[in-house]
Amino acid sequence: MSGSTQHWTASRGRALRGTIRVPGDKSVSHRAVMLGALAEGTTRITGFLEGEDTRATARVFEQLGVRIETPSASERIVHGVGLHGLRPSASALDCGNAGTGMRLLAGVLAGQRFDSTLVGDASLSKRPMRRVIDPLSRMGARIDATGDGVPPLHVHGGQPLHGIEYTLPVASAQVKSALLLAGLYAKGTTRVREPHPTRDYTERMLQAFGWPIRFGPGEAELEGGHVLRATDVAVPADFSSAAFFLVAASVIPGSRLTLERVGMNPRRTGLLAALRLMGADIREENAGEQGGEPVADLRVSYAPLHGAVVPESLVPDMIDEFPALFVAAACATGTTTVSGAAELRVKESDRIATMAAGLRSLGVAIEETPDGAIILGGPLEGGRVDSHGDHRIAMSFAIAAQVAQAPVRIDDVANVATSFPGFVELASGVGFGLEPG
Ligand SMILES: O=C(O)C1=C[C@@H](OP(=O)(O)O)[C@@H](O)[C@H](O)C1
Ligand SMILES: C=C(OP(=O)(O)O)C(=O)O
Repeated sequence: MSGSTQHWTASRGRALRGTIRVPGDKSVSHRAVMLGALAEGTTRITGFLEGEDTRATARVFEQLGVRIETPSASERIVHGVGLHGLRPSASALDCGNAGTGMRLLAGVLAGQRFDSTLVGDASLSKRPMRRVIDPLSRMGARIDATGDGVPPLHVHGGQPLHGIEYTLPVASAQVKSALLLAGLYAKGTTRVREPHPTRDYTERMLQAFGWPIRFGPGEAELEGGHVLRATDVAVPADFSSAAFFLVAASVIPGSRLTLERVGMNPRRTGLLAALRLMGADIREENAGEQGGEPVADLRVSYAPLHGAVVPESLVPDMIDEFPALFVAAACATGTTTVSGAAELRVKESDRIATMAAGLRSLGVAIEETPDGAIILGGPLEGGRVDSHGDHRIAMSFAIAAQVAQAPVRIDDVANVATSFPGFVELASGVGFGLEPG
């Protein structure tokens, strides 16, 4: 799916205006399919993200014997098979580009009676898996990876699991979730602690599916041996997709944009706090709830930004938003400092290096550090940047191009479909200058 041949030409458009709804939340969509598949009964998912990542997860469960219907776009009916009803797949399970898919599946598959092999695309095949293999092994799982601890993963079935107490060395909702999902199959209590609280969708959704679980910021614990009961899931709009428009409207003079019904889980909205520190004008309206998650309409208006020191405490709450934040920093007056974000180096690309290279080629002064960057805002030139197949990098440079002095060619953009299908159309519709090819 990594289409190095695909590129965009992005250039100054007009002030962004309008009201839009971005696609469904990726984290919630992955988990809704997983828990729906393992539940007793039928789960209806609405607002499902029609992205390559989440479709890959649905396909994997179909390979494992789960019937999933698509009555309409963004809707899925998952016919749950119960905790012990999955069937072995003769072929490898392809998670595509999705770290979330693979790491959470490792937890689910560790509890099965049969063996499975998890594979991914070129980018996923470079991402670290020891972070799930090590703690799952302590629970009794047997998982083989390549020598470097990267995919493919061979997950051995028939291994009795037992609960453990585990403190994560890095803040990762994926690792936490893998352990909790394995914990469904484990004897005794699985208790996970985090160095900084991360998104708690797995915990919230397990509770919604009727599994007894105790959790609070930075900790979660559950016992094996219960039952998941199907429940409908209404997926809110993805804050991480909304983020591109929050930054774009903040930096393009004259913009005024409303993003409807955006998921506002506090473990996701760190970018709001960071942008406000930089002087952004973003208002929350019509606060409500959807599928057990807080949602709000976000009204963002252009405002001149100034540099800031991004507090390290915000990092886990905006982990996927740094590429967009780097663009905001490049458009701001003065210096922005990011630290405590070494995890960015093991995402779909090394996001610190990829953003630094791209911004430099647009004339921005940026200094990389091991765990962040120091970015000096200033005028952006046109040029050519390489996304390295990373969806969030591609979309971030589409924003940068809106304020650049000449067009920007953005290479290797096909993976935008992993998290944000329809981005080009939606962005062009509100004023972006953005064209495929
Ligand atoms: O649990 C999840 O759904 C996710 C957790 C984060 O990854 P880490 O757990 O590696 O920080 C995030 O980057 C990813 O996009 C989605
Ligand atoms: C890091 C991301 O996703 P994943 O880890 O699921 O590939 C992301 O979407 O930015």
